[in-house]
Amino acid sequence: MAASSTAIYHATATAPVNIAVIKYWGKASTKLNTPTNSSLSVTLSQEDLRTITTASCSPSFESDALWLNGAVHDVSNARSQACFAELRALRKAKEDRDSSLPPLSTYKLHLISENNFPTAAGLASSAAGFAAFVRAIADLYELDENPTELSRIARQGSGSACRSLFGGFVAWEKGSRDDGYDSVAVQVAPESHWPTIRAAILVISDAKKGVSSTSGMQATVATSTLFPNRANVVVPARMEAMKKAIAERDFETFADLTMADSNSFHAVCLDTIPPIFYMNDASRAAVRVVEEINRCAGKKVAAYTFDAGPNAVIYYDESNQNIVLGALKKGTADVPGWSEKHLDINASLPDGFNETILTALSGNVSRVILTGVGSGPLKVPREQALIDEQGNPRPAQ
Ligand SMILES: Nc1ncnc2c1ncn2[C@@H]1O[C@H](COP(=O)(O)OP(=O)(O)OP(=O)(O)O)[C@@H](O)[C@H]1O
Ligand SMILES: C[C@@](O)(CCOP(=O)(O)OP(=O)(O)O)CC(=O)O
Repeated sequence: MAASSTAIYHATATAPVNIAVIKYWGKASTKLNTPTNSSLSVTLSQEDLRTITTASCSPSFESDALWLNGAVHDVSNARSQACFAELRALRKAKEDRDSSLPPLSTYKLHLISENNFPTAAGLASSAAGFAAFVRAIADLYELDENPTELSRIARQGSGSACRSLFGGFVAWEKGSRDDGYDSVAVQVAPESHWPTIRAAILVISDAKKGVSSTSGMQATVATSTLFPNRANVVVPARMEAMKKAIAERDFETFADLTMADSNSFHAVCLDTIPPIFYMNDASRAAVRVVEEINRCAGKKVAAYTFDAGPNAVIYYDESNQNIVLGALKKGTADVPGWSEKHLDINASLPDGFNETILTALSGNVSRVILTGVGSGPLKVPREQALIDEQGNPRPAQ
């Protein structure tokens, strides 16, 4: 049956942010967007950070288009085009197998997307963004591919996006095939395996960063003499050790590896010519605060990690919430993010804490986001779609 020329098909999905504890930094192939090393991340709860995307298609749409946070966003770039092409090919194969299906693969796509956090501020917006992009179109097309198969597509949008197709603890295995086919994400453990992992994000700057991840990592691969050792020796060993720490819910080892890998990543950035600085004085103050919390606790109860920007992500286990959040609240009590949920956290420093360390942090944090490990992408009911009956964007409810 021919579809009416005004028929609008749509599906809506949300996708989470992930923050790596073993970092992806370096491309083996810029064309395929495959990495020089495997990486591993924690998926964060969508109650606090998420992208929501409605994918729609219709015979009446004239071109592919994306509205991001209410503004038209370019989709002519190779990354978005690669995702569109691969998803359409899968839908086309499905239509070829079943001629009763409407020919959605021939229609233009309209995507409407909203991030509930700053875009391009080192808060992994491209990860949640491309994961939601792929998941929503896969749902619209009723594709049967599993999240690992979809991660191969999301990877081409943005490398870290492949890990946002799953909840919990997720590895992106770099793969060995020349065509990138085995460079995909796999779940190392679901969120239910270690649900007490929490993350405190200190937003130090929500400005767009100076050097994009894409160009920064290419400069590192091209010029850093430290980099080959990181990619070929250090990270492969850390990947194994990190998987074991997660399997055993061994927070101290998880923390040691997380902090060491963040420092190694920022070290190769500094070793890049010209050097790339993502961390700033306030980031370094956050490192010192975490080190001081751990010293006072007599063990590793908190772990910092920094992506391609100054914001600190501090992982901790809920069992140590009072000592970790007590110190962080003492340093940032006046900033947004501490809600009624955290009234029971007493803003206090552990015994022996060197209070002068907090002064460099206070005043430099604009917002605190308190979250934890969470689920992978979720389907959103049709009535909450970000389009109206005519296919025009409308704000999230
Ligand atoms: N909801 C979305 N849908 C589609 N694309 C998105 C979405 N959100 C972000 N993006 C894409 O990701 C880009 C931002 O990615 P970029 O890598 O610069 O920053 P980031 O992801 O916040 O930081 P990083 O990945 O280094 O942690 C945006 O300009 C846009 O092209
Ligand atoms: C520092 C990182 O956050 C780098 C993320 O890089 P992107 O995934 O944004 O890079 P592209 O593949 O070029 O889009 C580390 C990580 O998430 O593993």
